[in-house]
Parts: sequence; structure tokens; C-alpha cells
Amino acid sequence: MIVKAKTPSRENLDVWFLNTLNFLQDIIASSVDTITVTLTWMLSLLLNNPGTLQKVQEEINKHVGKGRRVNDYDISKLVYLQAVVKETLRLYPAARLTAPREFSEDCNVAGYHVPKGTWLIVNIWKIQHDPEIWSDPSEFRPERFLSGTQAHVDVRGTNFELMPFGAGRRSCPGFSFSLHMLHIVLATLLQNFDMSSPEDSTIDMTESIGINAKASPP
Ligand code: HEM
Repeated sequence: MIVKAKTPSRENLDVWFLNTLNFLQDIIASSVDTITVTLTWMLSLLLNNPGTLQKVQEEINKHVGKGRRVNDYDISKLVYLQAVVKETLRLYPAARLTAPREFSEDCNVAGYHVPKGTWLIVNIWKIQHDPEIWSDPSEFRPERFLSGTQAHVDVRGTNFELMPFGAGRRSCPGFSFSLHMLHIVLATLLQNFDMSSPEDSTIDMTESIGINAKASPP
């Protein structure tokens, strides 16, 4: 559709077409995999933690009920569900690393001299599993976001201990859409379905190797 609507002059077609194609490819690659991967981890975590699953369903029942479909306005009341989304993004950030950055000038970071031209890649996964920041970092504990010192920690790039979407000017432009989708899809699924794994077996949470944190194929 975009190609038809804005066809440029013949001499610019190649560059223009390739740019458009690459842009669309970027958007599709960065959006489809990330949200589906996160939803898969979230459902797997809940199936392996039936107590938590039940608590989220009870919260939806209490604030929304069964008489109508859960909607965007309900999400602010579903604080436990929000904590489940945060904890999933902490344990399984869909992108484990940020994109590379190059220092444009000499800098001093926490006492370390960083010369101009140095490349920096932030290891999001590592920070979000750091035992000096998170108690029992490998445990799925949404409650950590409900009370105590980490209750205020947010995923939007203002708290550097939790930044599944990166931080700063080049952080993920899809974060708002992603958070919206993760909350509403999870709430809708849990409002309408009772879920369990086949024969109540434990889901294998082994992670695959790569930039995107996917589950290892069975
Ligand atoms: C759970 C969902 C998602 C997660 C966890 C996620 C995470 C990230 C992270 C960590 C980065 C690198 C940020 C940095 O380098 O500081 C990024 C970049 C990006 N994301 Fe997402 N993302 C998600 C969904 C999406 C969606 C839905 C879209 C598009 C609709 C999208 C589009 C992009 C683009 C275009 C970039 C590159 C930005 C740039 O380099 O300026 N992402 N994302």
C-alpha cells in the first residue's frame, strides 16, 4: 500500500524501495518476535506457578467479573497482573542486549575513562538478574513490585535496574504499544480461559541462545 501511495521518480526508486523495505522489515522483526516471545514466557511462568495464576484470575474476577470483557480502563486496577508483566520482562527480556552505541567524545563513567569511539552494548539480561540488585534474581516473584523498595521500579527506562525496552533517546519506540498488548492480551486470556499444561507437567524454561530470549525448542 505504501509503495502504491508514494511511488517516487524512477531514478530514486531503488534506494527508496530498499529503504522502505528495510524499514518495514525492521519494524516487523522488532515487534512480532518480541511480543509473542514475552507472552509465551509469561504464560509458561504462570502455568509453572499455579498459585500466581489463580491470584491474577481472582483479581480480574474481583475488578471486572464475568459479565463483560476486560478493557483498557480496567488495567490500572489490575496491579497484580501488572506486576506479573514486569516480572516476566525482568526475567526474560525479549532483547537481552541494547543496540550498540558509540561514544562521540571522551567520557568519565563511574570513575572509568572511556575514550571517544568506544562501542558500548548494555547487557540488559545481566542487570536484571544481578543478585546485588534483586533478591533471589532467578525466582518468579511478582510480589517484589507490590511493596518494599522495588515497588516503584518501572520498565519504561527511568530505573536502570529494569530496562527491558532500553533507556534514553534510542530506547524502544514500541514500548507503549507492547505494554498495552501484553496487559490486555494476558487479561483477556485469563478472564476467558482456565489454563493448565498437559497433564499438569512443568514447562521447560530453558532459554535458547541468541539476541532474542526464546524458549529452547523441545
Ligand atoms: C515486549 C516487547 C518489546 C521489547 C522487550 C523490546 C525491546 C527493545 C530493546 C531493548 C531495544 C533496544 C533499545 C536500545 O538500544 O536502547 C529495542 C529497539 C527497538 N524496538 Fe523494541 N521491543 C519490543 C517491542 C517492539 C515493538 C512492538 C516495536 C515496533 C512496533 C519495536 C520496535 C523497535 C525499534 C524500531 C527499535 C530500534 C530503535 C532505535 O534503534 O532507535 N519494539 N526494542
